[in-house]
Amino acid sequence: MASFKTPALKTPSLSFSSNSRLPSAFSVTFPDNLRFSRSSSRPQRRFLIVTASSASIPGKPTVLVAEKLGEAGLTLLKQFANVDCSYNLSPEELCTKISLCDALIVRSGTKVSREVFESSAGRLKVVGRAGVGIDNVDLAAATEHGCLVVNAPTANTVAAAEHGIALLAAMARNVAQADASVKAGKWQRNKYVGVSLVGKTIAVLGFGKVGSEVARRAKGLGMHVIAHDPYASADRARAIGVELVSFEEAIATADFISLHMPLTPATNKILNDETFAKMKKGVRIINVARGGVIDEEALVRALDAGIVAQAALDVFTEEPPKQDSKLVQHDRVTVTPHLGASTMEAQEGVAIEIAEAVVGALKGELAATAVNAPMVPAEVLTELKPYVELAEKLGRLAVQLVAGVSGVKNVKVSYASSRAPDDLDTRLLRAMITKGLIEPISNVYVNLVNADYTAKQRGLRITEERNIIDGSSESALESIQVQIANVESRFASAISESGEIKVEGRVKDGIPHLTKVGSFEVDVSLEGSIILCRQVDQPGMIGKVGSILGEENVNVSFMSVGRIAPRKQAVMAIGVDDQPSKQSLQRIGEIPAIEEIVFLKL
Ligand SMILES: NC(=O)C1=CN([C@@H]2O[C@H](COP(=O)(O)OP(=O)(O)OC[C@H]3O[C@@H](n4cnc5c(N)ncnc54)[C@H](O)[C@@H]3O)[C@@H](O)[C@H]2O)C=CC1
Ligand SMILES: O=C(O)C(=O)COP(=O)(O)O
Repeated sequence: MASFKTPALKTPSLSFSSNSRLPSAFSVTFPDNLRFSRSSSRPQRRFLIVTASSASIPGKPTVLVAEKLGEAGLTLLKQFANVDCSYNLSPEELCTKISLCDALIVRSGTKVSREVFESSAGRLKVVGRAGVGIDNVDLAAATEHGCLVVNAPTANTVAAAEHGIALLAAMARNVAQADASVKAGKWQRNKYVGVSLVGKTIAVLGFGKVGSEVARRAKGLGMHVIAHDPYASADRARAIGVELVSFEEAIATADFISLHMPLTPATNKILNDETFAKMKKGVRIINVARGGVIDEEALVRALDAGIVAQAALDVFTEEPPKQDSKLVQHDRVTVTPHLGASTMEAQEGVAIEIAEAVVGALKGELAATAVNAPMVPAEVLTELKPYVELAEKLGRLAVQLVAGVSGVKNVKVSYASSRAPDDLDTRLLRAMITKGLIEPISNVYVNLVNADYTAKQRGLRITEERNIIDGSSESALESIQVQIANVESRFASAISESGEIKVEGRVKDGIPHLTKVGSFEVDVSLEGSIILCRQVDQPGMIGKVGSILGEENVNVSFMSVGRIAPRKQAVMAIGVDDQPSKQSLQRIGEIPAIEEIVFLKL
């Protein structure tokens, strides 16, 4: 294989080539905009994700704040974006406004429905949920539209736990009912005799951030604390003196049940007629999680039947609940209007947490609190960074080589690495190959959030294979190969002996290179665009092609010739900075030794 660089080689650039058909909006901007967001102020493990870039958006991005947000968060947002605070929008008003916004910030009071994403027509890049629960955001629709959803998972934990404890104590001592009674001019000391907490068993259902803080505080009140959470660590529970038990045991033995799980299909109406029937008579229920985890009608029945002595509820299936709701009006039920996160401190904290996440995402930083994108640990990301561009470009090249009518269905990606398969996390690379494969042939915009979903939607089956090779395991990858099966090619030489379109590349000095086309070895830097010619190897070919391009002022950055044997068939790969005219490509194709030619845009 012969290969040389022309003197006019342009400065290597790692910038992402933007898609001109679509706003670069939510491009997974690799790798120029790939930055690392690490907040030392937050103690827990941070995962980093590639998110949006606003690099090519003219002017400042616009952030719609649809619910009240703490001042500190607004100040942060205003330093970077135009901030539109419009509260109490109707669903129709939200849909109208959203097409002018790059980001949307909500709390639990705004439904971010599929219609919102559809109405945004691709402009909305980030939805920030200023709090924990994202059940008011249609995550599937966000993912399909390539919109990142971030939340603020930590700043309101203590507030929610404190509210749970406030409800527990208020319920046990009838504080709300007694208060209303005194204000109504009564003095009913016998009516409002409460129950004590000390020595009682409380079952915490959902031993996550809030649940464990509630458990800690309940222990401080002298309660016996048990918890049920199929995904929680028994060690963490043991560390704060809590026993993890089965759901059945938790509900059968508890005097108080405090709910702290997310609303999911599995937790939906987890407390229902059947489960209430298994509870200890006289149990008391606290819910600061989500209304939907309780079958509210069943709870009324359980209250009336005396199974449940009292309930204290901050959250409801429908918010606000109907004024004549039997549950809300029940005299043994204490209610608050979803106040769990509503402390001054929590709201300031949440506002800062979400503003940082949204601004970071708009800047193209790596979001740590993304809800709908695969998490890629920081260390993996750092390592794979140079291969990210290679992966996308190989996908782009491979798909542009396809011809015929059979359609791209099966793509095989092989990673050659000296590392053990478990040591190579390829999710990011697969997403980028998918992006490269799909974007040149569709108007779908692919990013890390929606790559797998989009591939599946299009019936694209991407299989991955790791080939372990000898060598130093210092670099994560030696090469990436992309093969498209069962298709014809616009460039017959791109079909390998086994019948697939095959392109292979590797990273050299930080720059992605194409190193194989079909069975031909080439070596061309993947910058600008590429012309591939199959020719009968003979002297003077490089000069002839070079001069045709030169006449049109097309700058050649790289040339290489891969051949089977001297003076036999060869593939010449030419890197060009500019797009040659059709006429020039035709003239090159008419050089007698040239058998086929294809121009590939990177
Ligand atoms: N009322 C309010 O204003 C607030 C409500 N919340 C709600 O509190 C809940 C908990 O929030 P965090 O503790 O921050 O979330 P988290 O994610 O830290 O904890 C949730 C826990 O529930 C567990 N879980 C999931 N499915 C379960 C099941 N079927 N059975 C038992 N456990 C299950 C998970 O393993 C996890 O440990 C969420 O629903 C959140 O939306 C949070 C903050 C304020
Ligand atoms: O963070 C949560 O999950 C909450 O429920 C808090 O909701 P809010 O932000 O107060 O509307």
